[in-house]
Amino acid sequence: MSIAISEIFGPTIQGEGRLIGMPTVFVRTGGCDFRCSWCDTLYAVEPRFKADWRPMDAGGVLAEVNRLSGGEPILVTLSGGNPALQPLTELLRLGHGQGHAFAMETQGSKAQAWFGMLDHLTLSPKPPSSGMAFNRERFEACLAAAGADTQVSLKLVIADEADYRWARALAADYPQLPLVLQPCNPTPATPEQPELTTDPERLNARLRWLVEKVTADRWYRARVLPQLHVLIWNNERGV
Ligand SMILES: C[S@@+](CC[C@H](N)C(=O)[O-])C[C@H]1O[C@@H](n2cnc3c(N)ncnc32)[C@H](O)[C@@H]1O
Ligand SMILES: Nc1nc2[nH]cc(C(=O)O)c2c(=O)[nH]1
Ligand code: SF4
Ligand SMILES: [Mg+2]
Repeated sequence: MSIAISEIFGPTIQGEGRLIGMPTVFVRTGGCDFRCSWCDTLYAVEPRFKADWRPMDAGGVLAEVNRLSGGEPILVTLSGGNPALQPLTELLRLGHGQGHAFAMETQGSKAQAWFGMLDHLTLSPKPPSSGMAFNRERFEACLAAAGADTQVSLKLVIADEADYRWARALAADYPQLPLVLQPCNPTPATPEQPELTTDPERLNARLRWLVEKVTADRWYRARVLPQLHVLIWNNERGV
């Protein structure tokens, strides 16, 4: 069973969410069941880039992870596209055998039995500004598939007031999940304009706005975090 791979890169740091700052190698799969309006990785989403995605088996992916990590065990972060669309059981089994840990980023639209083999699962359901709909049944199937042995966290991207209200309501339904709020990058690079950068002042203003909302509302459970890799490298790819 082959895995559609868009890119494998690192080591870098996890720039987002509960594991922010952790050294990691990224394995980015190709193909997604969503098409978010502000997606920062459309080259791993849109079917027109299919020819750029390589079919690899688990052994081939791990050979590249090990080359990049210098042969040391490392945190491997699976992202995409939607990595939940891929057959990853063998990668997780073999990789764990080699001492690696595995985290995954997914929007919560498709559950797989192998979620229970992950060390960490970041669920990032999409707010109204994305143009995508939230499906509660599918999201809860992902939680159930992760089970008790996988650490699950919630990472919600916030672009505007409507997203913020949506996030408050959604998070209240899942009080057990660690919660990260991430401001939306309003001008991510696109396949047409890969060199597009975001004004750091603008990113900072979005972050400040979100911090002020959370503190004004005494929403003390929420952790507000920037995309650290965007602060460091702006919209560069492969970092
Ligand atoms: C590119 S997605 C890939 C994994 C999966 N499809 C998902 O959405 O969780 C990884 C993370 O980047 C976030 N993201 C994508 N575009 C963004 C943007 N313009 N600003 C902030 N976060 C963004 C997504 O919400 C998700 O949490
Ligand atoms: N450094 C870094 N951290 C990230 N966290 C989530 C990413 C993603 O694109 O899924 C990402 C990424 O592309 N780079
Ligand atoms: S679900 Fe993730 S990868 Fe897919 S379009 Fe949305 S942000 Fe991009
Ligand atoms: Mg990214």
